[in-house]
Amino acid sequence: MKDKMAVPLFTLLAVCVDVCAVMFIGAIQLSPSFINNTFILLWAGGLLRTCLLLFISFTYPGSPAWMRGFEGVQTAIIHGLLYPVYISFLWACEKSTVELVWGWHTFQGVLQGYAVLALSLLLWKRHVPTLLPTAKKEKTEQKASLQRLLGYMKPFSEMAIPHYTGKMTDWIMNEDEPEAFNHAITVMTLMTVMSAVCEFVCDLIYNITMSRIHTSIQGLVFQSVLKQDIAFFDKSSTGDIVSRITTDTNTMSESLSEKLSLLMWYFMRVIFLLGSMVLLSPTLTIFTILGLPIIWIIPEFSGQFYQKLSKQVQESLAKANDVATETFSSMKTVRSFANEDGETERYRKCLEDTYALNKVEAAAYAASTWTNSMSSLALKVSILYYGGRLVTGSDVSSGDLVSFVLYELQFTSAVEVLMSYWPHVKKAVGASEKIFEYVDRTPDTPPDGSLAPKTLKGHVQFKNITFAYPKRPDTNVLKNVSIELKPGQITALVGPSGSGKSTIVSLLERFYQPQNGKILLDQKPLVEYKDQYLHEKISVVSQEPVLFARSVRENIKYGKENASDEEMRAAAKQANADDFINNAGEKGGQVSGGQKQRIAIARALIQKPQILVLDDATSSLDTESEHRVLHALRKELKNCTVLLITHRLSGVENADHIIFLRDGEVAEEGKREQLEAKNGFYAEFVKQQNTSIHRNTEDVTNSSQ
Ligand SMILES: Nc1ncnc2c1ncn2[C@@H]1O[C@H](COP(=O)(O)OP(=O)(O)OP(=O)(O)O)[C@@H](O)[C@H]1O
Repeated sequence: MKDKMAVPLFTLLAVCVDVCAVMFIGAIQLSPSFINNTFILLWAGGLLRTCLLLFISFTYPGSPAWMRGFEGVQTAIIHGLLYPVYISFLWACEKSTVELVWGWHTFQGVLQGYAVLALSLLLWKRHVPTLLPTAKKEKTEQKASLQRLLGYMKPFSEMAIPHYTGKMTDWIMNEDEPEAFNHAITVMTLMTVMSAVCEFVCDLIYNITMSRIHTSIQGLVFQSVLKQDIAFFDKSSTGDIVSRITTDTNTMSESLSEKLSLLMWYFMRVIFLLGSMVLLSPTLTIFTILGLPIIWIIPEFSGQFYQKLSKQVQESLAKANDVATETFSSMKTVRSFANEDGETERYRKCLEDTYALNKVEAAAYAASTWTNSMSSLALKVSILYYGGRLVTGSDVSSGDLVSFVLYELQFTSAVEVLMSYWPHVKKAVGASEKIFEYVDRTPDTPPDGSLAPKTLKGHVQFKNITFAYPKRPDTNVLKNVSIELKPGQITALVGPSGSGKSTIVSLLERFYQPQNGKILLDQKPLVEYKDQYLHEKISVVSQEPVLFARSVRENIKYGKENASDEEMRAAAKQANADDFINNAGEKGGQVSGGQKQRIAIARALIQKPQILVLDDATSSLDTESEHRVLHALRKELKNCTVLLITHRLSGVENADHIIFLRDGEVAEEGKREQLEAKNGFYAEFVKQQNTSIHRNTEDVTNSSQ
């Protein structure tokens, strides 16, 4: 009920405040006040109404959401400035405005204003969206062009000022046309007010549009990156990806939207200024254009030198940053080697290099600014000299010369700005190419499958799998591997480091596609399963699990936020992690290696997977804890398929079936007793393990004696 009343209450409040503002302005207009210029009051009133509506929209809690967004700002502007713009337009066309000027603050005038506002909003809502081809993206583009269109108004209004300044000069020289002076000064004032209002509106719309474009591009790139295959992440460095999402999108949206819009704005300005200059004096215009290369060529050379230097400064700064980042990220190593002074010295040297370059850069900057101003000064002096001669010869009036010089000042600075923005637009195009490379990249994975059966046994078969990583396509990591993981069994995968154990897990998770062979899950090809379904059914715990800097409980519930506390506790118990989950102070990033592994196992178990992969996930646990975890798993996950990758004998002892992998090939497989009796690779592995245990025990005994 309260919600239902919010909008009518807001409307009532807005109308009351607006009517009060209109009455207030009306009272000032009728009284002999210090402001007796009706036009100024008209615009001040309009601005007051806009500001008040915006104020209520943003501060009143019950205001509709759209009033606090772009549409609301638009509505407030139309509402407040409709009359001032309309009356000023009539006045500029030399139509009668007396009735409107004195009638806008009557009740009839206010009602008329509301009716026009309602009508324009209705038309806008009904017709504008249908003119836009698709939803959001095009909508922002429309706003961007609206902003640009409004932006184009500014040159016209500001450009009138030199013209009227010239008129005033002529009046001052002649002093026989008092009316011309009054007219010129009124027009100048109005133009300035209109220009300021346009600038305000442009800036407001521009900033809103900019942040929208920026956010949507960033979101789009992020989404496109997340869709990529794992091979893509192997090839691209994290720093590179992050820099595309942040720096490149920043450069693109800032440069392309801001600089391109300004470029167009200044281009229009240059065209109109040039037109005005030709109208005043074609001879002086040709003279100015001939002098333009002076202000182009000299700054171009000095600018190139300066740019080269600033690039060197950037590189040197990046080097210093690298030293700092490397030092802080390896703080423990630095401290244990007591090399703080060495690192400080290394950083200081980098900073000294930067400082030396900074000094040269500062000198180059000063020189480049100086040459720029000198060249434009030379052009101005020559124009004045030549113009003075034209005035003496009565070819141009002195007022026209003043107007011309004022136009020329704006013209040259607009040309300079135009030239300086061009490289930014080129840079933006470069940055956007890189971004769109990501957006357009189609992930190198087969299309998502459709299988999602209600029950899954979890029977996995690798049939003659041959696989090489995309990064090293010539090296086969797995060679004709055939293995089977049965439901309800713990299968141990053992073998020397680099033999391809984790690669088997990556293939099971469908991160990569094998070049040869088939992977079947419950007799169906793995690729035919739905991606989300597959990742719900298969849980993998790796040797160095990544935990988030949140509480232990939140880490366990990660990926299954709606799990109850009971489920969370049960999973923690199975993973032997129940003794420290209640310690709320512990954050995921601050627990010991063994605790981390137990939390990760609990996080996998809470998903109730059908296939559980422990990739050396118990390596940091002591033998007793490892045994307890595996025992609990065997008890709880009776029908689950468990793949246990381990380097330790204690882990293998819990397995029903053992596969020994060597150089990407299955060297031996079978039950523990069978493999021991075979006296092959596995027996050798057991022997090595026993020797190392024996050696460790001897070391401990010797050191205690
Ligand atoms: N992303 C990758 N790109 C290219 N080569 C890789 C990639 N990951 C692993 N390799 C290579 O594949 C081979 C097998 O690696 P894998 O990680 O599967 O071995 P592993 O038996 O699990 O080793 P460990 O017991 O040390 O974990 C190694 O030679 C490794 O260098």
